[in-house]
Amino acid sequence: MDPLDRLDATIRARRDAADPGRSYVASLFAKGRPKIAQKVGEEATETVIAALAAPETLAAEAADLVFHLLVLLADAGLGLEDVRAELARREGVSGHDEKASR
Ligand SMILES: N=c1c2ncn([C@@H]3O[C@H](COP(=O)(O)OP(=O)(O)OP(=O)(O)O)[C@@H](O)[C@H]3O)c2ncn1[C@@H]1O[C@H](COP(=O)(O)O)[C@@H](O)[C@H]1O
Repeated sequence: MDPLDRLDATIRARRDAADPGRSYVASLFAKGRPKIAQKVGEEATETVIAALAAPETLAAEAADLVFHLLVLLADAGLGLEDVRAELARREGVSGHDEKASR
């Protein structure tokens, strides 16, 4: 299995049955969606700063961002398959027309 799919599955398993005292992911779910969304915003900012000021850290910051984004998706009952389906839907749609196709 691809590491991203494995992480997505782990996150959803933590959501459904894990102790917030033992699992960082479970602790995020316990704090709720506003906190998870805040973390995504912070990690997005750190990713932008890395791209502009410290590109050697960009992959690590992007990993933090993707990780927290997967937690946010899982909290909303979504997963990578939903993002893949949306990206697949956009294939063949011109970037100029994509907004109109939503
Ligand atoms: N990929 C990650 C991952 N990336 C980052 N982090 C954690 O994300 C946190 C982010 O650090 P910050 O300093 O921004 O946050 P903080 O100050 O600790 O927390 P806040 O007070 O801001 O909420 C750190 O505690 C990191 O350890 C991760 N924690 C877990 N995973 C994966 O998730 C799996 C399940 O983790 P657990 O739920 O902890 O078992 C692990 O096996 C990993 O594969």
